[in-house]
Amino acid sequence: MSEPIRVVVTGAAGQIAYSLLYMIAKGDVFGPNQPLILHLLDIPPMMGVLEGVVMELADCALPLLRGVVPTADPAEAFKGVVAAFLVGAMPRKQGMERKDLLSANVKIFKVQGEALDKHADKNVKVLVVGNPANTNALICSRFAPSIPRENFTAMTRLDQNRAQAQIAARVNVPVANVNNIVIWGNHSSTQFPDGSHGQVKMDSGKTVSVREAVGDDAWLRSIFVETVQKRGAAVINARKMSSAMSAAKAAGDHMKDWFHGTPAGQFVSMGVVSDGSYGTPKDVVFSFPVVIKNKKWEIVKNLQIDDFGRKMLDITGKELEEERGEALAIIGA
Ligand SMILES: NC(=O)C1=CN([C@@H]2O[C@H](COP(=O)(O)OP(=O)(O)OC[C@H]3O[C@@H](n4cnc5c(N)ncnc54)[C@H](O)[C@@H]3O)[C@@H](O)[C@H]2O)C=CC1
Ligand SMILES: O=C([O-])CC(=O)C(=O)O
Repeated sequence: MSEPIRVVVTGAAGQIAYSLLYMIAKGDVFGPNQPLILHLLDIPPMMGVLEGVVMELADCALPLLRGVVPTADPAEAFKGVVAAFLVGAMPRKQGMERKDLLSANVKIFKVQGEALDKHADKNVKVLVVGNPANTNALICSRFAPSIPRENFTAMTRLDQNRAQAQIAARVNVPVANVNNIVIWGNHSSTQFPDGSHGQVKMDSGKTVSVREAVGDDAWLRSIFVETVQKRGAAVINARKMSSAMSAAKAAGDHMKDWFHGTPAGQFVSMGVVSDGSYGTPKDVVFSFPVVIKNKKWEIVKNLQIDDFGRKMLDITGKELEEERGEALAIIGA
């Protein structure tokens, strides 16, 4: 067994963390042979609740969990961590867009970028979940100049998982039979869930394109896209609270693939600092299809983008540029 690694989860007393901590601590993310020490950051008024979470983690009697550090101090929370799940932020309520959270949340990511810069391992892999995730990740990276920009990512894996589930239900196959669905752009209602590069393994054992399996391009461009774009809002309308179990699962999937790599021939979607690929704006955190090897992601190149796709990529890219401007104004940068 290897030495324990240090992993931080922020917003550790909140609802996503309540599912995520168990997944991480039982080995679902870093593997069954990787012991870990969990650093749990929340704000001072939540320390009582966090104490309860710490008690429950102990009561789970998880063999891989070698220590827990509950704290309200970012310096202590980020000390020596090799993986950071930045979940702690205000969630939206019914009727809000995620970008309405910018003014409440973006300052958190400035402070945490600074703390990561000073205290984290220089190879730390950062996943921003707190909304608006893409722009928060961009701001976080800007305030952590000693950590490579490619180490800052935003979560669009929940959108990818939702998209796979919609297609699997439509074609009537298990969800694991659907691959290579792309989420382009922002984790917002302008995102472009794109089935046109995907594959489905049919019950016959034959693998066909998503377009062939679905057999209805109009559905793929309308109902499918809108369902995924608005799924977060649909969950809030039903639960009166935002997605938590599925968000935790997606965060685990994202980090697991980052640490262990993507299977041959498959790609996943991650928000990463754009290099302008596919004619997208540079220097925004844009979700692209990526392949991962040796803990390094690379944008999948040369996928065909048709006129419909071009329009969708431009809309979501423009929104990210606007959010960047707003965020920089809020933090006075
Ligand atoms: N990217 C994605 O796909 C998704 C993102 N989200 C976002 O994740 C965030 C968290 O959601 P929930 O866990 O449901 O919210 P929650 O309100 O249950 O928990 C958030 C926790 O963060 C803590 N917190 C606030 N400021 C903090 C700070 N400066 N440092 C550390 N902790 C801090 C709060 O005290 C609270 O315990 C929200 O912004 C939500 O919109 C939610 C679902 C999916
Ligand atoms: O919709 C929200 O506000 C929470 C979230 O990001 C999601 O469920 O995708």
